[in-house]
Amino acid sequence: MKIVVSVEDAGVIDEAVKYSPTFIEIRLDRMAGDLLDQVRVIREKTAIPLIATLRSREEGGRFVGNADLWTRIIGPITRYVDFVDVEARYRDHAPLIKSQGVQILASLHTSEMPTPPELGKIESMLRSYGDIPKIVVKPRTTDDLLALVAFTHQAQKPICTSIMGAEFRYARAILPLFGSEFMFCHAGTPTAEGQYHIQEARQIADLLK
Ligand SMILES: O=C1C[C@@](O)(C(=O)O)C[C@@H](O)[C@@H]1O
Repeated sequence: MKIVVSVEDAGVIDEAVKYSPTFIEIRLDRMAGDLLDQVRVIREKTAIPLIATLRSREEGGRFVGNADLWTRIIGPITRYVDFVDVEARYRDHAPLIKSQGVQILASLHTSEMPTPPELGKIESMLRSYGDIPKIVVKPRTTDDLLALVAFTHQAQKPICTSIMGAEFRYARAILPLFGSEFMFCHAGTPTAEGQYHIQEARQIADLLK
């Protein structure tokens, strides 16, 4: 099980790396000050692969600029990271990011629960510009969750699926067992409702090996 620890503060890196995350996601939209400098500090602290995420407000984050501002912020950061999370609204900038040797985590976050055919269309759209599609949805019933697990199991790999909200937070540990590439967690401050702390995530991953 690949663990992604999502951080908004370079100060938690030393604690986070104790639990051997596979990736560290830097949530640029939840940080203040000189973003490039903070990414550089994190890069100097660890060799663990980094994901840069500048999450739009429309998809649950705090970034409110347009695509041009998004790419002006992300551009200088690509040299320090291994992946960039690119929402469909920013997809036009994906080729330039890839040309800089960075992989694309093509993401979509919705507070709805798409049907299986809709999930397939979303997956195809994300794969059209990204290396790994990431689909985050909000199941409302156990049947919704079972449909997401089945979709994940049957989908082309790699793929990342996850859920929003606390009601089905246990799905964060289950979806990777059926093929989801990552389990997102936090290192003290959740960047999304329902995340487990990385210490818990490591325990879960080790117990479910
Ligand atoms: O897309 C995701 C998943 C996530 O929203 C979660 O639910 O853990 C956390 C985000 O930081 C990350 O970019």
